[in-house]
Order: sequence, then structure tokens, then C-alpha cells
Amino acid sequence: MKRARIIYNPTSGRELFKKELPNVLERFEKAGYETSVHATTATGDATEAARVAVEREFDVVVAAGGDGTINEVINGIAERDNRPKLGIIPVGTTNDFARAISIPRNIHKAVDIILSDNIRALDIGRVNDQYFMNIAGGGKLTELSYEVPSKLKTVLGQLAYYLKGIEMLPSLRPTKVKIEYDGEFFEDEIMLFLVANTNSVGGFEKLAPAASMEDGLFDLLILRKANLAEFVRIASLALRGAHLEDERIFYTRAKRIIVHTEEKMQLNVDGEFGGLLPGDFTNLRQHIEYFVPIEFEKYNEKEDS
Ligand SMILES: Nc1ncnc2c1ncn2[C@@H]1O[C@H](COP(=O)(O)OP(=O)(O)OP(=O)(O)O)[C@@H](O)[C@H]1O
Repeated sequence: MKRARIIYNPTSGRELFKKELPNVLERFEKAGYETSVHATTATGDATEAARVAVEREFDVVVAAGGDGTINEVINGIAERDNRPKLGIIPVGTTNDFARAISIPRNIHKAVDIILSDNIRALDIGRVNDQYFMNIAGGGKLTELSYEVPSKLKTVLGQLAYYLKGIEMLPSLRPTKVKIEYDGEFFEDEIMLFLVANTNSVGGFEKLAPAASMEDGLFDLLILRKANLAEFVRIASLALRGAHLEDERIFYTRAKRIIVHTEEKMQLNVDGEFGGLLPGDFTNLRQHIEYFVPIEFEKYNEKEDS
């Protein structure tokens, strides 16, 4: 019998998952799974719970929560050889990763996808000793997400980030960086750099339009020093995926990226504080097996050709 461990964050998003849990469990049981549940209690707990699930040799781990919960679960399984398959039930405030792999926010539709057993092995990133599935980066702007109080996020959702972003715009300062990517070098003053694994981040659904999650490459996006007017122009271009041609943007794809800064710069890993730079980024090709909808396959094949 297949065994699934459901790791869920009871505080995620609008806290809807718990009510649905008995129905979700019943559906897994009916589909032939022996199921058990872990409700996370604090930051880091999902990582520990996922580690334990690997030790107990679960076939499947289901992460029910937002991007934070998925990131923690991935950090619990990524280092291990016998990695379980990963199911996603997106019930968070930010569900960028679920959107990137075409998983709907409806709990039961997300369960349908897991139970339909369609698997795809996708890339993840590692920076220093942390793993990420969406994006990592640095620069003043990326410090947003942990400045937004979680209460505000629960009430306002995505809007909370935009409000905070507008408030921070005037305080953006450039930083001098040296970035090595697959043996080549970039050196300049920048506003921010992003190392993307998926194409959809923080409401910008076309930030890295060509990003594939199966090619073992990151999309590296750098915004050079820009004034407020340039910044607003590029942000509005980015909303429709038309920013890559802009002269203030440097864009390339690479498997390994090393970032050094002269001043202290914080690293953001999947929306959370990830320590200070320098950062040594490696793309781990097709490292995690996920349950994905058939539509995702079609989409990715179209992208590949
Ligand atoms: N019981 C808990 N109480 C408080 N925080 C928790 C609990 N369980 C997990 N967490 C933390 O909450 C963080 C955010 O969770 P998650 O991403 O699942 O939800 P979210 O609603 O999208 O939240 P956010 O938008 O704040 O990132 C997780 O990274 C985890 O560290």
C-alpha cells in the first residue's frame, strides 16, 4: 500500500484547509493510500516533518500551505537520496509555485491532481546550504516580503506586498556586485538581482518568460542602477513580460551563479530571509518529482519546442 504524509500549515492563507482535512483524508484512503497528517507548529517545523517522512520511507509527501510551507518541505527532502514524490495543495497567501506548475487553488482539484498520479521531475535551486523552488535574489526590493506583517498578509493577501512596495520605492539604493555565471562575469551597480527557477513570482507572472523547470538552468535577471522613473517604467514592462529588452536589464541563463557584494546585502530565498551574501547558486536538474496536471506537460512541451 502506498503511504502519504500530509504536512499542512494551519495558519496558511485564510486557514481553510483544516476544515477540509477529513474529506481530503477520505479521498486519499479511497484511492488506496495509507495516510497520516502533521500540522506544523512554527517556522522550520515543515522541514523537520519532511525529514522524518523521508526517514519513515513515505512514498508521497503532500505540502498543504503557501510557498513558505512548500519551501520548507523541499528543504527537508532535497538532500536525501530516497526522496518521496511531492504533492502540492496551495492554500497559502502566496502560491507562486503552484501557479507555475498549473495547480489550481481549489483544494479538491489539487487533490485530484495528486490522485491522478501524473509525475514530472523538476529542477530546484540550491544557494549556500538552502534549497528553493521559485526564486532567490538580493537587493533592497527583495527585502519586501519579510517586512510585511503576516497578519496584514492574511487579511489583504497579495495586496499587502504592493502596498509595502510602493512605500519602499523612494528608499531603493544601488549596490556594487560581482557576479560569476558559468565562468563569465558581470560587474556593475545594481538595484536587484534575481535567480529564477520558475517564471511566476510575486504577482509578476512573466518575470522570466522563458524559464523552464526541466533544463537545469536558472534565469538570471539583474536590474542595473535606475532612478525612480526608470524603475517604475521597468516594473510596468515586467508586468507584461516586456522588460528583458530594456537596457537597464541584464538577462542570461546559467547553471551555476556566484554573487559577491562589497556592502552587506541580504539574500532572499523563496520570499524569506536567507542570510547574507555571498551566494553560491547551483541548479539541481530534475531533482524533485511532483504531481502535476496534464496541462502542465502540454505547456512545457510547447515551451520546449
Ligand atoms: N503553526 C504555525 N504558526 C505560525 N507560523 C507557522 C506555523 N506553521 C508554519 N508556520 C510558518 O508560516 C510560514 C508561512 O507559511 P505559508 O507560506 O504556508 O503560508 P502563507 O499564508 O502563504 O504565508 P505567508 O504569506 O506569510 O508566507 C511558513 O514558512 C512557516 O515558517
